[in-house]
Amino acid sequence: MTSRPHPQAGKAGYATSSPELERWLARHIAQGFDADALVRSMCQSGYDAAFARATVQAALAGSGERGARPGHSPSPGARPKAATDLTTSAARDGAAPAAAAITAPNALPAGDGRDVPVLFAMESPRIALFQRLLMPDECEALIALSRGRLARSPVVNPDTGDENLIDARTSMGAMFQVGEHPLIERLEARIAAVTGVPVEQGEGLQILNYKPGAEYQPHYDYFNPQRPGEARQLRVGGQRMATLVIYLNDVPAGGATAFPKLGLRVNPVQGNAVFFAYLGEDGALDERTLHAGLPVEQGEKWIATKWLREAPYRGEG
Ligand SMILES: O=C(O)CCC(=O)C(=O)O
Ligand SMILES: [Fe+2]
Repeated sequence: MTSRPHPQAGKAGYATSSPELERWLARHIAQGFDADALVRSMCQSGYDAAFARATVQAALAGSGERGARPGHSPSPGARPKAATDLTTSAARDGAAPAAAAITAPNALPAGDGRDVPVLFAMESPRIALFQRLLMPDECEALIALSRGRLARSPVVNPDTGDENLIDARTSMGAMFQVGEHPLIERLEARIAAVTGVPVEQGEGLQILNYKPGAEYQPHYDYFNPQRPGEARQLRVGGQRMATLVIYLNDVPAGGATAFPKLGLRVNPVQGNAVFFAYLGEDGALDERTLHAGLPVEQGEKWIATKWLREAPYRGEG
């Protein structure tokens, strides 16, 4: 289902080493990543599986000879790969160097024969806008699925970890389990294809509905490990690494997703989706991804939000 090679990388599987790949391997071996995680990440970046295994083995053997391998066990946070193919390799610190010369592509394969145009891509923080990730009928179907389930959207209380209703978030929402419905399953596969983040690292899709005046005031999507309530979230799939907000309808006025620290506003246009990543390879969280759902001025706004974790997500239980 999920650990398919990243579609960006080409079908044949790349099988040539490069100084960039060698540096990447040396750094990640030194950090304690195990062979499986390294091979997986290389495959997801488009390398041929047999080549990846052989190269990783050789690099591990080489590092052993030099005594460079630390004694500790592999980092549980071994991040498979951020959705980094949207940007140039310079910004792709956490991922295996891409096989192909990757620049911001004009379009990404959606995995279903369709290409999704990339309207803009920013390197740091990584932000990209996808055009028509969802077709209008899919947007309508998602809205219809959610109507019966809407309830006031809570936020996680940073101190207790409980979900509370607060004035800063006045949308209505509905949550769906991963793969809960065939349409959702299809959409999740598409999200994995364009972001490069495996389906199992996604939280359940959240549908939000904002009426006129409703908003989501500036916030971060990642969890603050210093706050006990949020630390609880980290135990069920690790930190969030990125967010995808999909617009399910056109909003006549207001309702943009705003990034106040970047001076960026993304207007809600049906089917489009904005992706932003905030977790660095070293675990650093990018505060520039502060963002808000601006008040809806006219009409209403429907979005689907997908939060992506650094590790497989199993929900709280
Ligand atoms: O409403 C928006 O545009 C942003 C939504 C959002 O930030 C979220 O769901 O985390
Ligand atoms: Fe958010």
